[in-house]
Order: sequence, then C-alpha cells, then structure tokens
Amino acid sequence: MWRRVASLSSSISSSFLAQTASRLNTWESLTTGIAQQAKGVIAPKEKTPFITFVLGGPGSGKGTQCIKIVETFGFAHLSAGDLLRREIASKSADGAMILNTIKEGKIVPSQVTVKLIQKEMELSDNHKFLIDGFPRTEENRVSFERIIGVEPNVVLFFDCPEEEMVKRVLNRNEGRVDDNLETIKKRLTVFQALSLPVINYYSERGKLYTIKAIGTEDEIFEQVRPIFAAFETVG
Ligand SMILES: Nc1ncnc2c1ncn2[C@@H]1O[C@H](COP(=O)(O)OP(=O)(O)OP(=O)(O)O)[C@@H](O)[C@H]1O
Ligand SMILES: Nc1ccn([C@@H]2O[C@H](COP(=O)(O)O)[C@@H](O)[C@H]2O)c(=O)n1
Ligand SMILES: [Mg+2]
Repeated sequence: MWRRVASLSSSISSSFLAQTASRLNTWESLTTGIAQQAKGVIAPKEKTPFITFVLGGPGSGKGTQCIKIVETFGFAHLSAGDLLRREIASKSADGAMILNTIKEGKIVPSQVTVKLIQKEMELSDNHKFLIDGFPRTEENRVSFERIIGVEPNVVLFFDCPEEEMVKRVLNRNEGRVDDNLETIKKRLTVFQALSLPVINYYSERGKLYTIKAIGTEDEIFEQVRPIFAAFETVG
C-alpha cells in the first residue's frame, strides 16, 4: 500500500521526494521485513506514509481535533496516551509501570511507546497517520526516528493558555487517573520542560503549524482544515 509515492503537495521539492523515497526503503526494512512478507504475515506497504504529529499541553484539545481530522481527511488516529491506557487495561507486563508513570504525570520510556505505535502502524490499512500526544520528549522523537525510520510531514501544535487547559481537564469526566489538579500541575511542568523543546525543534525545521486552541471546537477546526486541504488538493 505504501510503495507508490503519493504526490501530496506540489511544493514538495525533488530533494524532499528523494529523501522520502530513501526513507521508504528504511521504513519497509524496519517495519515489515523480508522474512515476514515472504511468510505473508504483513502485506507490503505501497504508499509512502504521511505522518502528522499532534502536540499540545494536557487538555489543549488534541484528541477532540483529531476526531474531526479523521472524519474530514480520513487519517488513522493513533493516540499515544490511549495506546498506553490500553496496555494498562490489558494487564500486560508493562501495565503497572505505565499506570504509575501516568499517575505521576511523567513520561513512559520511549521504547515502550514507540513499539505500541509501530504495531498500530503496521496493522493499519491506512497510510495517513495522526500520532496524537507524541513525541512528548526529545527521547521520544529520536526513538521514533531510530525505530520507525521516518520523520513527520506535518507537526500540529495546539497552543492553549494553561488556565483553559486546567479547566478543560478538570471538566473532562472520563475517569482518567491523571485528571486531577495534582497530576495536571505535574503534566504542565513536564510539558514546559520536555515537550516545548520538541515543538521548537520542528518549528526550526519549518514543519510546525501552530493553532490558537481557544474558541469553539468548530472555530479551532477552521484553522486546522486548510493545512490538510492544501496537501489534499495537490497531485
Ligand atoms: N475548544 C474547546 N472548548 C471547550 N472544551 C473543549 C474544546 N476542545 C476540547 N474540549 C474539551 O476539553 C477536554 C480536553 O480535550 P481533549 O481530550 O481533546 O484534550 P487533549 O489535548 O487530548 O488532552 P490530553 O493531552 O489530556 O489527552 C475534553 O473534555 C473536550 O471535550
Ligand atoms: N508520548 C507519550 C504520551 C503519553 N504518555 C503518558 O500518558 C499520559 C496521558 O497522555 P495523553 O496524551 O492521553 O494526555 C501522559 O501524561 C504520560 O504520562 C507518555 O508517557 N508518552
Ligand atoms: Mg488526548
């Protein structure tokens, strides 16, 4: 599915395409493997993956906007937090460690999170991925590049005032173990110290799209829509 190089943007330069093609080889060798393909375990991927990282503080509205992006643009939504919560629920070997880390508002070791993302990507029929809440740290970012072998095409940053994020999280009412004032304060500190440098990294590389994440959900989506529409209309 991912072998055909999709022309998603007319502004993609030839050097970008060359880079993408070479990453595709890395992608295939790392994520599928000739042996697995020969056994028919995993179908060969024919399209280049189109990867969007979705970043922002706790309660900034990442998950809410991802639902709209999926509905409108047909991406597969992989929420790192949801994948980790699923591990806890499945009582896997890492479950207890993940639960404690989430309760503390800290970051789970990158290898654990990247492996979960990798598994979902391999299982998906889609080639367009919204990776929500990842990378949260430089370690996350480097680990993804090392294990998956690709870089994001787009990085969204939902920029929301802290006061608004706290209000939203405390009103969320989904029974999350980290939706309490004590953990939110820790998550905000982690966001400032560890996640903002990642956001700055992508800003310096011209991949960052900053969304002012205040207003209604629909108003915010009107800032998001043109970003993906621009990639859709070309080619
Ligand atoms: N524009 C908005 N105005 C008011 N409330 C909103 C808005 N967008 C989302 N919310 C609500 O705020 C809460 C947090 O939103 P959401 O879960 O999408 O945030 P998130 O960035 O994914 O947070 P986390 O990082 O904690 O998973 C939810 O209850 C959601 O319904
Ligand atoms: N890359 C990540 C993403 C999340 N976590 C942990 O999960 C918590 C909840 O994440 P949400 O995206 O659903 O808010 C988060 O506070 C971290 O504890 C992580 O470790 N690494
Ligand atoms: Mg979320």
